[in-house]
Amino acid sequence: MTGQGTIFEVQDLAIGFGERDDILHGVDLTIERGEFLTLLGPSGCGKTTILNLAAGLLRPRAGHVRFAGEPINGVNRNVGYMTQDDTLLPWQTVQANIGLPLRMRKVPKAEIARRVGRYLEILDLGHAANLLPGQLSGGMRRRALLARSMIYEPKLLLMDEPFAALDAQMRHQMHIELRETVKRAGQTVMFVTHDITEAAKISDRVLIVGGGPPGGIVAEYRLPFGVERDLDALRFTDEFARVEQELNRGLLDARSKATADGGGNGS
Ligand SMILES: Nc1ncnc2c1ncn2[C@@H]1O[C@H](COP(=O)(O)OP(=O)(O)OP(=O)(O)O)[C@@H](O)[C@H]1O
Repeated sequence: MTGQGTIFEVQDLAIGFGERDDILHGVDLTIERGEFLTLLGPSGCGKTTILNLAAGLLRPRAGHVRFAGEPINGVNRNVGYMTQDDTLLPWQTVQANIGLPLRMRKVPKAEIARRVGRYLEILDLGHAANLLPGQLSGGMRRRALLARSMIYEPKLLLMDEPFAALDAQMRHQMHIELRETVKRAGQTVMFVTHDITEAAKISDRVLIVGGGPPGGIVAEYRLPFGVERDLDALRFTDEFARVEQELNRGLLDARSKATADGGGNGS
């Protein structure tokens, strides 16, 4: 039975592709409303597959996948999905790009203008409202994509290595903005990465995926940092270094289990 606070739930999941064996097997996972959950694991272990299940783009071979207590049948319109890809429309201004999900949902024009204005302000893009994506820096484009993913306030935001292409400084800035923005909005996030430091900075809870194929959730870490975090200071503390070490151990265990089982995915 789904708890009142649970928004997404996977029970005893098995999934694979075509004639191939399962890539994930026996996966149990829940996300509570308002939680920032990160799936951390080596390349090819099945992290994106879990996001695609939440988005209703894939069906499991076995097990249950539920959103707000209901089975997911078909595309899940309650989720926002931000990938590594730059999917801004190059011929539309920043504000038109950000408003796109609202226009598609036939939201009245005045309401669109109000919400676009709010997100331009939150993500510090007001000065760029009338620019085209080609006139923006990489970090500004990521912020515009983040605004577009959040503007219709999806109940669950799926993020698949959204900052992988940014340089270290810009990525750090995005971590600060993402956490502040989603916590202010009470947004629930399922985030995918193979970057330990990124996972340690932004998450409330981290699940290590791996140990396959078929893989699963091999470890869980509830991070000891509060909801309000000063990421500029936190990343240089001993406590942060300890968390990074723990996550690193978890990842190494997942890889050695994969090797011992004859699996492994070459990353
Ligand atoms: N549509 C598909 N058809 C066939 N195989 C697929 C499909 N999608 C994923 N796979 C395979 O399933 C496995 C898991 O892929 P997935 O993209 O979920 O991994 P990942 O952990 O997100 O990897 P990465 O970190 O490299 O993005 C891989 O071996 C991949 O080749």
